[in-house]
Amino acid sequence: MHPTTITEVQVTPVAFRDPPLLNTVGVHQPYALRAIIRIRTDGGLTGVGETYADTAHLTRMEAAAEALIGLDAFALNTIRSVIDDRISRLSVTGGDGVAGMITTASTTDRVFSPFEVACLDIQGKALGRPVSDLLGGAVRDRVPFSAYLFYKWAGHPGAAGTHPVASLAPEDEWGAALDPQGLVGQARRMIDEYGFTAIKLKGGVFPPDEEIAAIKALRAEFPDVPLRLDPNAAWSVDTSIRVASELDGIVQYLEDPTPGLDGMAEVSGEAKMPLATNMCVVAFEHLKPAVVKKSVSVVLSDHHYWGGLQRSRLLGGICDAFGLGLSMHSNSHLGVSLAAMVHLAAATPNLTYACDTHWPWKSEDVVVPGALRFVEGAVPVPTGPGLGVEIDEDALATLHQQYLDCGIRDRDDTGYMKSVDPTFENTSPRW
Ligand SMILES: O=C([O-])[C@@H](O)[C@@H](O)[C@H](O)[C@@H](O)C(=O)[O-]
Ligand SMILES: [Mg+2]
Repeated sequence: MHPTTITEVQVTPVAFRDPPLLNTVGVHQPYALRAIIRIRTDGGLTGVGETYADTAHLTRMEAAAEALIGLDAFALNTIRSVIDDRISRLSVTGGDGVAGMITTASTTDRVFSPFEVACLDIQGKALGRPVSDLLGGAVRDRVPFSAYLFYKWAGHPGAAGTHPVASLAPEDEWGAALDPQGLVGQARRMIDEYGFTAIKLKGGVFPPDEEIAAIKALRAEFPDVPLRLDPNAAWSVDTSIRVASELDGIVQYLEDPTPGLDGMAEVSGEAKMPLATNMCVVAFEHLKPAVVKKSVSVVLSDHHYWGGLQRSRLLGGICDAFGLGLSMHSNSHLGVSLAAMVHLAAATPNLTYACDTHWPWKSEDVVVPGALRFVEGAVPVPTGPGLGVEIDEDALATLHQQYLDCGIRDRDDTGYMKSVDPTFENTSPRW
């Protein structure tokens, strides 16, 4: 077998074009940021990982990267504790909002995750086995994803403040979706192109009655497709209970209607459908109170903040033990993350919901095209050694240059929204 001692670790921030997708805290900036991690070993193997690229997170990643030289890519427990120790000695603060609205995830788990994925890629390459084999083996050969719909403007408004009316923005290839009809058209296109068999709508953008109307329009157009609505805690407990009763029998689950474990427990006691979360259960310490309070029935895993693929499998086991369902969360991401998500989902028996992905919104990538594809709404699980994706060096260099040039250093949906609409306030719950 190849020697697997780590000799070099590179952290490369990249920026890729992102459409103006609306959510309850604001709107996506013109570029989404990610960092690509590459670990090289003395045996000549390279492993890749992908994570957020906000400033504080990058500082922690750089410090962690230095600490890994000389460690064995199979020694994941040691690597995690070395990272934990290294970042605990940094004075950097912030970066807790890297995943959007997820602010209480474990810093160590977030920093460790992409290094763990890169090490698993190396391990798979050293053994000649896919990453899913290192996670217990694939229990499915294709991983279904959902069509992730967003309310959106026609295009980015250009220089900040120059287009206070966002509909004046130059149109991107998706165009505007600001009402039920726009969302139905968006869903139709996404389903035609990718074959998705489930739909998630990012809500919390318009008053709840408008979003109820949108879900009902989607139900009328797609009578057999499971639907989900996620307002990212934009509603009070009372509003959530009202919406839940309006959408009874229509949505598969309601995701984060209201903030906090207690509020979710109150809604859960009244709502007929399961409640899901990627906001009030985002770290291992949240699981016990969530179970005791009966706050949620479904947890959305996400290896980027649950500490990598092996710890996400641990999350799956805990959910199984306590009778919680398991789904998968997504942020704007590139092909390395999709590969990791697919291997994890393939090797997690109780991950029974179609996973979230922002994939259709992305028009640029760092991986050589072709390794990952959607067939009837699902990605066939790569069977070659490691993750099964390769970095396109030219594309990586281009997107790194774009990062250097674009001027965005932290995700700030609220700040960008305020630059277009100075009256915008980020409040939760809003309705
Ligand atoms: O990309 C977005 O705007 C999403 O709202 C994202 O930030 C969320 O973290 C996520 O997709 C969710 O399910 O809450
Ligand atoms: Mg969510």
